[in-house]
Amino acid sequence: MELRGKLLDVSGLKVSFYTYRGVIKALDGVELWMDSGERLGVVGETGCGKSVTSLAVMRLIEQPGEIQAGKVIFNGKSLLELSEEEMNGVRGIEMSMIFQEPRSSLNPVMKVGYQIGEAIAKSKKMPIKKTYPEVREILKLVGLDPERVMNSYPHELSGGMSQRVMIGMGLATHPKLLIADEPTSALDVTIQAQILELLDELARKMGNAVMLITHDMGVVAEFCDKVMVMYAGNSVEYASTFELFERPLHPYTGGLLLAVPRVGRTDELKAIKGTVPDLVDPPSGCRFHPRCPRVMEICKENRPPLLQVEPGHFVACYLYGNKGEVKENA
Ligand SMILES: Nc1ncnc2c1ncn2[C@@H]1O[C@H](COP(=O)(O)OP(=O)(O)OP(=O)(O)O)[C@@H](O)[C@H]1O
Ligand code: NI
Repeated sequence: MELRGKLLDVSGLKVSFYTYRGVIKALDGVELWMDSGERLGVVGETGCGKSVTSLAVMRLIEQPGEIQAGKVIFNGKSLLELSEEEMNGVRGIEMSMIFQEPRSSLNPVMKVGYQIGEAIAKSKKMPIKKTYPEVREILKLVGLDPERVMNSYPHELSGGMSQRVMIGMGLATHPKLLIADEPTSALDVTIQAQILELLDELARKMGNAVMLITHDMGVVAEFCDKVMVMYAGNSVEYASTFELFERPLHPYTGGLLLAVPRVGRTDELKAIKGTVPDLVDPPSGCRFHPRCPRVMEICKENRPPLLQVEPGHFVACYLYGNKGEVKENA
């Protein structure tokens, strides 16, 4: 199989949640790929499946959710086919993740130094006590005072300091991929910029790839090499950041960019009329068609596949050809 990304290649990823309201078809054929050391921005309105995609890649989808189809090839391994034990050797070691609420990802009753040590001990299979010199180094690396922070409990740290700890923990095992899900949106604006700068500096130094999930197109423009735009559980456009901002092809991306907020502002994108569809009963054909200013008949019937229309520029939209080849699957 030809891989589109040497580090990560996600194809046809489907995830559903079985709720009392019905089956939420959260991801319906997500496509995503990354090269080593690359920064990919994953963008789209709230509920489009950004977080579920990252959790599925880490195989952290829990009940009532289920991965139903798709392939995740990471670093030469087919993750959805690994045993839980094999996956444990990947998660938090070759691939780690940081979240919006750093404090809720830390254990409130354990000292910070111990928690970072635990992450290293797991990957190096050594006792936690032996990791402390390395823990100190990591804390210095993320701009914290090791002596003070080692022996602190998470509640003694500010939001920005906690996110620094999470980044340190995430990178402690020298993963090839760090997934950051809205890593700065719970922080003050000035702290946001510092945290992004830190991520930038460390990724450069350590050479790891970063998948950055964000609402903020300003952050994407500054930080990312490539961008994947998602809409209602589908990948709709992929290009280099420059190309995407310069020549957006999908009508949804056009709307997203019109709505570009000031850096740091993360409200809803108001420029696109209508609201995100109910994923229990999503629109037929292209899920964007009810909101699309350029909708055609075919868009209501068939789902456009994500196709390369210019070198390195992919779009799932019938405005760019391939009319009628792919039938909506039931
Ligand atoms: N545990 C769950 N139970 C039921 N539905 C879920 C669950 N987690 C996610 N979903 C649904 O999956 C869809 C995608 O959610 P996801 O959190 O990935 O969106 P998102 O793009 O990350 O949004 P946001 O920008 O708000 O973080 C949504 O419709 C959401 O309601
Ligand atoms: Ni999310």
